[in-house]
Amino acid sequence: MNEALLQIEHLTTSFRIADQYYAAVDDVTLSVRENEVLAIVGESGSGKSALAYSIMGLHTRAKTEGDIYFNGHNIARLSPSKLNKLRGKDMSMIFQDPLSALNPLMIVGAQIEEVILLHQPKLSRKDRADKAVELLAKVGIPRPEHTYGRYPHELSGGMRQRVIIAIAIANGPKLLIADEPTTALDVTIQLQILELLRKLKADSKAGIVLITHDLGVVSEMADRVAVMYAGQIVEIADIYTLISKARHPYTRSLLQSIPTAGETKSRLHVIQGIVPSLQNLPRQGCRFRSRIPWIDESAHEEQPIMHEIAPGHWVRCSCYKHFRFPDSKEEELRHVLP
Ligand SMILES: Nc1ncnc2c1ncn2[C@@H]1O[C@H](COP(=O)(O)OP(=O)(O)OP(=O)(O)O)[C@@H](O)[C@H]1O
Repeated sequence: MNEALLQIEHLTTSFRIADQYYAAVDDVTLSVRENEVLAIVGESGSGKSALAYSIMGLHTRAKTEGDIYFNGHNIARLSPSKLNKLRGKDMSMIFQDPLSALNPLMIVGAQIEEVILLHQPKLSRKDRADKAVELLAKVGIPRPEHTYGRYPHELSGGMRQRVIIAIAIANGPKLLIADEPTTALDVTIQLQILELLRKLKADSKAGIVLITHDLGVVSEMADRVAVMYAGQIVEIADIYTLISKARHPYTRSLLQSIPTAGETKSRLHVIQGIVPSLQNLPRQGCRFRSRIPWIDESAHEEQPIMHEIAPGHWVRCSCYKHFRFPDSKEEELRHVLP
């Protein structure tokens, strides 16, 4: 097993709301190795993007605590200028919405060149342009010389996302953070983009943090999965274990909520309620307990910790030992409805 490329230790990111700080990422510890895709999965509001932005040091107003070791160096303590040297070179990010991540007033070739110039200032103008075209070809854009001179609005969503990926890989990063890279795209294009990411990983051996709410994407792409709920990691395992032997009630509920072709689930499970807002998040006890009210309160730990139940398979709170799906819709709703 190779050493971690990225090691996050006790990372907490808090936002200020009405004079108080609330943690959106709460004591997260994770690692990513080179040539590995770590998927971070969870519902909207669970803190995935806040975590991604913290790794990249992109929060401007949040309070961030904890350590982020990248290639052995603690980048959580780097000055903004040193962090800038790293971003776009050794680590880069692919954003969810390609249209807002691109400058509408610049041709895409110039946008790729901009990031090359920033980190490889010695390249000649011609070499930079050649490299931009080469990158467009590498991300699967047909007629790259032609696309070089196009504005973002002249390209389809899928092509724009390829341009974003070309920008992200322009300086050969060791770590890529992809925040919902396919959410804004239609299904066939999604698959093409995932295939591209897979190919890029195989070529470069980069580590990838893939943020998604889509378990289908996870099963296509991930080597390991961290499941996030209400700011905390609640389960981590390799992809095979997570899909076949998930234990945390939240992970099991997520898996039970997706229809699978060729498999009859006795009943699809709808997770009642939503992730609580930051101010309303219970900070004591198991954060998922209010969404599985048919499970006895005594099943939860007072201060849930992560348990390693098999090598590399971690689960938060001992409630997993007592979890079952409700026997009937009536039982579920009896507890949920007032
Ligand atoms: N700048 C901010 N100020 C205050 N609260 C914020 C800020 N950014 C995010 N939050 C809150 O932090 C929590 C986590 O949000 P985050 O966007 O990280 O979730 P997410 O899992 O990425 O969701 P999505 O998939 O919808 O992007 C949410 O409750 C959100 O409202």
